[in-house]
Amino acid sequence: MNAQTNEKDSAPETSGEPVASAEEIAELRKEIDWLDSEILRLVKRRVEVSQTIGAARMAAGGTRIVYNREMDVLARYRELGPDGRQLAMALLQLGRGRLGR
Ligand SMILES: O=C(O)C(=O)C[C@]1(C(=O)O)C=C[C@@H](O)C=C1
Repeated sequence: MNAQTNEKDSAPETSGEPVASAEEIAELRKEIDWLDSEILRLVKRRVEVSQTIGAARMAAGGTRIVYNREMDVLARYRELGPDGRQLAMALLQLGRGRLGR
């Protein structure tokens, strides 16, 4: 940006004009509510699947964690940056429980 930049040149979200109407925002919020319920449903299913695998492995005398698989999960969320890492860690933790407990 230089000294000649004026209001008209600014990005829409900084021009003072709303980029979405109140109706659009209401619709978008409905979509967020739906997305959150889907994410929650999928996370719950992921926990179930992860616990089933973990229980079978431990019943067979295996380890509680599988390092390579956890690295694959972390890699999958890497595109989201540090927050993606936290999200992946939370998902892993939900499935196999907190380590060291
Ligand atoms: O893939 C497995 O073997 C699992 O037990 C699932 C899972 C996961 O939640 O992704 C959980 C614990 C392991 O350390 C690795 C991965």
